[in-house]
Amino acid sequence: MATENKNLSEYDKATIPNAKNLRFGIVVSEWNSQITEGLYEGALEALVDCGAIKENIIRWNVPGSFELTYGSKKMIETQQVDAVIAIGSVIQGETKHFDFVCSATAQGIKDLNVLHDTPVIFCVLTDNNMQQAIDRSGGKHGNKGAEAAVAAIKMAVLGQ
Ligand SMILES: Nc1c(NC[C@H](O)[C@H](O)[C@H](O)CO)[nH]c(=O)[nH]c1=O
Ligand SMILES: CC(=O)[C@@H](O)COP(=O)(O)O
Repeated sequence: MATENKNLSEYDKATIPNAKNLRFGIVVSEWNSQITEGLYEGALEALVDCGAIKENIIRWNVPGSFELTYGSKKMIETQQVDAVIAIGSVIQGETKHFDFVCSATAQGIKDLNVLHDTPVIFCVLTDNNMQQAIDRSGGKHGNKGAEAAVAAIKMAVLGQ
C-alpha cells in the first residue's frame, strides 16, 4: 500500500500502550531541516499524545542522514532510552549520491536493531522532490514522525 492510500498521522490509541514510563531518544538530521523539523514535531506530538513525558524525550541533532546511525548508536550507549527515532529527509539531486545516502542510512539503522537491544525506528523520508517530502512531514499524506512515534512505543514495549 502506497503512502497516498494511508494517512501517516492516523493511529488508534486503543491499540497503543501508554508511554508514560518510557524514555525516548530522537536523533534529527539537519539536512532539509524544514522537513526534519516537521517530522520531529509530528513525532513529539504523537509521543506526548500517547502518554510520554517530555522530560523523558532526549533530542540530539546530526549533520545529515548518513550520521543518523552513529548518533543513534551513541544515544543507545549513553542515554538508557527504551527506543530511538532516527529522523532524516533525503531528496534526490542530480547524482547517484541519493542512492548511497539512502542505502547506507537504511542499512546502518537496520544494523543497530540487530547489534543492540534498543529499537531504532527508521523515520527517514527518501523523496524524489521537495513536494513529496512536504506532503509526508505534515502535509496531505500526514506526518511520518507520528507513524514513527507509534512504532517506537510499540517496539519499546515489545522489547521489555
Ligand atoms: N543530500 C542529502 C544529505 N547528504 C549529506 C549526508 O547525509 C552526509 O551528512 C554527508 O555525506 C557527510 O557524511 N543528507 C540528507 O540527510 N539529505 C540529503 O538530501
Ligand atoms: C541526497 C543527496 O546527497 C543529494 O541531495 C545531493 O545532491 P546532488 O546529487 O545534486 O549532489
